[in-house]
Amino acid sequence: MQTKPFRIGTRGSPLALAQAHEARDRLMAAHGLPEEMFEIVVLSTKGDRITDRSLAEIGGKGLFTEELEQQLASGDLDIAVHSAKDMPTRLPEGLCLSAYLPREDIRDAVIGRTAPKLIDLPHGATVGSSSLRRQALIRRMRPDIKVITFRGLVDTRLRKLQEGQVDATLLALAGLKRLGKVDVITDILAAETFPPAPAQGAICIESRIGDARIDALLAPINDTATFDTVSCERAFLAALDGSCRTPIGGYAICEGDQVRFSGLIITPDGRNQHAVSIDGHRRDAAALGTRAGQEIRARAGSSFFDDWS
Ligand SMILES: NCc1[nH]cc(CCC(=O)O)c1CC(=O)O
Repeated sequence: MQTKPFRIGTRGSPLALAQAHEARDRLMAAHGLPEEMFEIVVLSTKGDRITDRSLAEIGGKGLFTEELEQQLASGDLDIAVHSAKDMPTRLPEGLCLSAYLPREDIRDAVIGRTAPKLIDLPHGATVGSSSLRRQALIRRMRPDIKVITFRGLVDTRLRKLQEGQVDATLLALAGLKRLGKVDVITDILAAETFPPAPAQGAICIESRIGDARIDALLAPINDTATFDTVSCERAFLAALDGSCRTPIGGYAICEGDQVRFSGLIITPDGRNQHAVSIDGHRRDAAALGTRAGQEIRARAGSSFFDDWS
């Protein structure tokens, strides 16, 4: 029997810690294990340390995961808990996303200061967001709005908003819920018209491929609907080569044994876009995402990706 505690790796941001604690609580409940059997190990990542530049500028998603993945691979950690949205489509050799917790709301939330809804902001208003997807979707809706880069912890962004640096900002509803900050929300954007980032709202657990002991630990907490929808969305992203400079949105929904996916690519100015919808059996979720990505890529042509990168 295992006597040493399982080591759970996480970043140190308030959101990351909340997510690691949720994973630990679910593991304790599923296995009837005491808290002492789990140790939450907090690591600082490059992405946490560099907060004054956009992710696309400093090299993308891998910056939040590198340190955790090194320790997973070496056996210093047993699992790592992440926002699935922050995970690169390709993982280091030997690691995989082996479980997903039940998904939170996938939508984006508006935190408005001068008006509650994006649609009602004053002409020429400024919105803070560093997500290329949100920037493009805002411009599609309101070409007059000026979007400025806005990174950092949720609290930092909310402070900048209160100080009047911007008229509004956008954040994932899931993160605000997990941090207990839903009271700041002034509007919620429908996924149909403002598609979320692939994997938004999902917490994933990364582990070593073929580690039977850890697979057995994780199996009872894996949410299969989240696993299937996020696998579909990540396959879509991968088929589009998910570069950090490509605004991409998309979400899948499970209904019975079926999965339905809608995806979008859009130019940063919000003026050109290609959308795709596909459905099929849940067992083919990832293949459907891949097919949707290939279809949209063929339709858009390579110039769509070249013109503005
Ligand atoms: N890139 C940062 C990030 N990664 C995950 C979330 C929110 C939680 C989630 O989507 O699961 C956020 C913040 C945000 O987009 O508002």
